[in-house]
Amino acid sequence: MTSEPHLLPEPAPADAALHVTGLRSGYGRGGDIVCGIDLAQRPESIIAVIGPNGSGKSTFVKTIAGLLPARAGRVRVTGRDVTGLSPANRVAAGLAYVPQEANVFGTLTIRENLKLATEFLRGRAGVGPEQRARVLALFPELAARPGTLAGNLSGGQRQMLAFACALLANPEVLLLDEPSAGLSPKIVSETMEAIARVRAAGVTVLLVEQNVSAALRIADEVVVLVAGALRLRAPAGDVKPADLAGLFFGRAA
Ligand SMILES: Nc1ncnc2c1ncn2[C@@H]1O[C@H](COP(=O)(O)OP(=O)(O)OP(=O)(O)O)[C@@H](O)[C@H]1O
Repeated sequence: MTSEPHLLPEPAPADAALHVTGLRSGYGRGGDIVCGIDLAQRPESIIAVIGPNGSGKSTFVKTIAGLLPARAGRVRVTGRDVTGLSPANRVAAGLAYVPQEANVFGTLTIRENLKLATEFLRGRAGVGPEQRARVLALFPELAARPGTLAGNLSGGQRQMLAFACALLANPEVLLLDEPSAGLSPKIVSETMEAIARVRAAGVTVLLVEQNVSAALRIADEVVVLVAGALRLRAPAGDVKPADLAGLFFGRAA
């Protein structure tokens, strides 16, 4: 990262696809893991959320997705406050989430996984055969073998299927939690290319990644999360992985 990263202006709240304000969350009676995060994301961009192990990246996206209640703060999607909604209703409001693990059903085929993903989408506009065709056009490998069991797919193909299932909801915002985890370098590249195609199709992507280099290749902006707080927001082109260690481990940016 340059010493003085050129900061992009944040989108005005009314223009943000995803707008998080004062977000706090944690587990049970424990202290806050997410410690008051503000983030406004412009539409059709990729923001990579990076940071050291245990800094709260997964907890942050789980809270946005509604899997963990917010202790304070608000989450808005294209201007609509979704903070009080269940995870399923957030999907209907345009917010889709792909967890790090167990994100497809291994004993079902590609076709069955895609069908199941649409079962709970009644009420969401733009969901149907046209959206299914648009999504499969993004992932030709899946379209070519609908009868294959998801459990027989490679790790990268399984991630593509998980993305496809989430995209069937025609989301405005897609939350991805470490899609590169456990994948070989070649497959990581293919997975990142797929995420870039998703952005090109008009979707806003919040990408949690441990693989900083891979995330930087496709992200528009990067935010660094340390101990539950955002420590830096910068254009991806201004951030060099080698310079992040100091920030990750406590030195001021
Ligand atoms: N279900 C849970 N119950 C209690 N504490 C949890 C739970 N999940 C995570 N934590 C704790 O919350 C903190 C943040 O974890 P989180 O998984 O959000 O971090 P992370 O930045 O995504 O880490 P990593 O990069 O290793 O995936 C850690 O101290 C972790 O032990």
